[in-house]
Amino acid sequence: MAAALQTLGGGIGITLHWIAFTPTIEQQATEEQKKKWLKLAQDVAIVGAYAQTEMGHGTFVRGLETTATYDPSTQEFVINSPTLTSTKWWPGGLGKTANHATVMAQLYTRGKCYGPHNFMVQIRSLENHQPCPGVTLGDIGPKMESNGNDNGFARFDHVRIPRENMLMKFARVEADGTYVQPPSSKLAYSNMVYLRGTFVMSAAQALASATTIAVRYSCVRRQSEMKPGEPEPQILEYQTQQYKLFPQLAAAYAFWFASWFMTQQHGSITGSMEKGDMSGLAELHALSAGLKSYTTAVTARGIDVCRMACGGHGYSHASGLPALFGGAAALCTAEGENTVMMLQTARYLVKCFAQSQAGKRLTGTVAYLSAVQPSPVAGNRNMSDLGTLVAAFQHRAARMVRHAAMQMQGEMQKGKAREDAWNSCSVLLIKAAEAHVHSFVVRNFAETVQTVEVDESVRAVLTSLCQLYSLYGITEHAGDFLKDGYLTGRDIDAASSHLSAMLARVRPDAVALVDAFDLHDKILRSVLGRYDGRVYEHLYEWAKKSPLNKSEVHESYYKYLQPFLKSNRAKL
Ligand SMILES: CC/C=C\C/C=C\C/C=C\C/C=C\C/C=C\CCCC(=O)SCCNC(=O)CCNC(=O)[C@H](O)C(C)(C)COP(=O)(O)OP(=O)(O)OC[C@H]1O[C@@H](n2cnc3c(N)ncnc32)[C@H](O)[C@@H]1OP(=O)(O)O
Ligand SMILES: Cc1cc2nc3c(=O)[nH]c(=O)nc-3n(C[C@H](O)[C@H](O)[C@H](O)COP(=O)(O)OP(=O)(O)OC[C@H]3O[C@@H](n4cnc5c(N)ncnc54)[C@H](O)[C@@H]3O)c2cc1C
Repeated sequence: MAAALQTLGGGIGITLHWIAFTPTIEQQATEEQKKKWLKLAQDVAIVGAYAQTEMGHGTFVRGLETTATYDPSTQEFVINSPTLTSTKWWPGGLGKTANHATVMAQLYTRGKCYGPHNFMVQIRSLENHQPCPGVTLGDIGPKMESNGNDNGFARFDHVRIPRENMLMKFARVEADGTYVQPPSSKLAYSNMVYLRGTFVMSAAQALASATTIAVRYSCVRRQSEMKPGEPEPQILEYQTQQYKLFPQLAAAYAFWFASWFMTQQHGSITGSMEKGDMSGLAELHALSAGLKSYTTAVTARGIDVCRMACGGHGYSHASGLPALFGGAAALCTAEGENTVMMLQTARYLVKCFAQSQAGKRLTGTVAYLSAVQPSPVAGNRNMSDLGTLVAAFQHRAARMVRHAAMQMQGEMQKGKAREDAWNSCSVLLIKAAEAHVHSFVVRNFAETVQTVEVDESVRAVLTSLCQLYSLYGITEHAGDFLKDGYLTGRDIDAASSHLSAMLARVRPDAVALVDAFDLHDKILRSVLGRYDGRVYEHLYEWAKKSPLNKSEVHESYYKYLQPFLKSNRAKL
């Protein structure tokens, strides 16, 4: 993944060729079509973009305006951008790098629209890289981060492509224009489900990078006096520094393990789908959407916590943290904006809750929804026991899902249309879905540390990290657990004091835990996070290389400052 994110140099980028364009061929092309394009893509004999989002639509795929109209007389599709807002906008590599694109367009045949489908379109000449006839291309301009990637725009003026360029593994258009339905209209979205799943690992890697930088730097940096007259301590000795960094470190491990589960689930469910069993698709979509939304949001916030924990040097690009934050922030929007994705998970949860109310036994990641007792059983719980912590998170999620679903039912009983009831409960629904994903991450973390094949001393450290992650979640969301009395104030106090103990417990292993991510300096690209800890010498060397230091007196002095100073002095 890191290699794929490596751009080929400023101004061009083939990240999306690897993580979106090529997988779309793998997942949506027929065997015949794979023979034609897959090896070319894998050997980078062609470079592709995944062109779905438009200037006017990103989230609402069914609202995309680009059209692909079938012409049976020539057996071609005519790709067209009918409006300004239909201009493809954002796809990575589309501006200057790619010579092909999978274009998501509304399919029209025999005068009827069949919704969004993927089409292979050559956009630049393989001879001179000029745009193909009818294709207008360009870069969308500077962004918050990742300016090495040429996120671009594309317009199509009645560009003709052969019928065979429609990716036809699922849906098909016959030579005479007959449309053949796919097993599910959502299979055209399969690449998005796959990519969302990979974002969980991207988030884990990003948070692992940020915590590696911040923990290592917090062992190098000495500041202030903990006791008068004593030497300045490592800033990692301050409990507040541990409280900032260790929950992020624990989250990095939690998300890393969650991405293992996501990858395994994606493989097994898509394997079943290859055999025609679509039953797992809804769960896969809900899990990938929720995990993508949750892990990328926590990661972006967590990276900024790490940046702030490194003081002024954290704000310098020398730390690598601003770039990491910018990249992680992109993950919150790309591949399905986080709010919309979490609402997709909420939609699945409401559906499952209704099924459970109707007596159906739930399975998979929602099984707990039917198993959790509504009546709280207050009492002195053992807040250091992982089983107790997992049960608390599942009770919280089940209660919040039930509450949101019942609120919605209540709104509809008052006469509101389902869609209006949904919208007026959508904040509750989002919080319930977040609680659901949080409970999954905790359960998966606990199950992984209890079963992963490691030395018992390592298991002990991972168990402490899992307790720390869970206790941090309970104390940060205490109200959710107290609301129905499932946890008492005494339980929350116990959780807080146990969390403090876990901070101290993890401290001796903190550097080993970040070293275990095995992120090379070349990947970290951070002076603060250097493996050898030689921060200050390299910070000075880094600064000296700043372009502003090429001359002792910068040309701006002669152009602006000197005349300005002169005129001010003349007035004295
Ligand atoms: C180490 C790394 C560190 C930092 C990062 C470093 C660098 C990174 C920097 C820059 C790079 C950043 C990003 C680059 C990487 C990737 C680029 C991203 C590429 C893209 O963004 S591609 C475009 C992505 N676009 C989207 O995701 C669009 C989102 N919208 C949708 O998916 C859909 O419109 C929708 C799901 C929101 C709604 O679809 P719909 O309207 O058709 O469906 P409904 O809501 O009406 O639901 C109906 C029904 O269908 C079910 N459903 C919906 N979707 C799916 C699906 N995909 N699979 C299965 N089922 C689906 C839904 O559940 C409903 O079912 P029900 O039974 O009726 O309830
Ligand atoms: C770095 C980067 C790389 C990208 N790469 C690609 C790429 O390679 N290919 C590609 O096709 N696209 C790409 N995109 C585009 C990306 O997929 C879209 O930006 C994303 O899908 C969001 O759509 P949008 O930008 O239109 O925002 P909108 O959908 O307009 O959302 C704007 C706001 O409206 C809210 N909103 C929208 N719908 C709802 C709803 N139903 N309920 C509640 N709130 C809602 C959202 O929560 C959001 O806050 C990239 C984007 C970025 C930032």
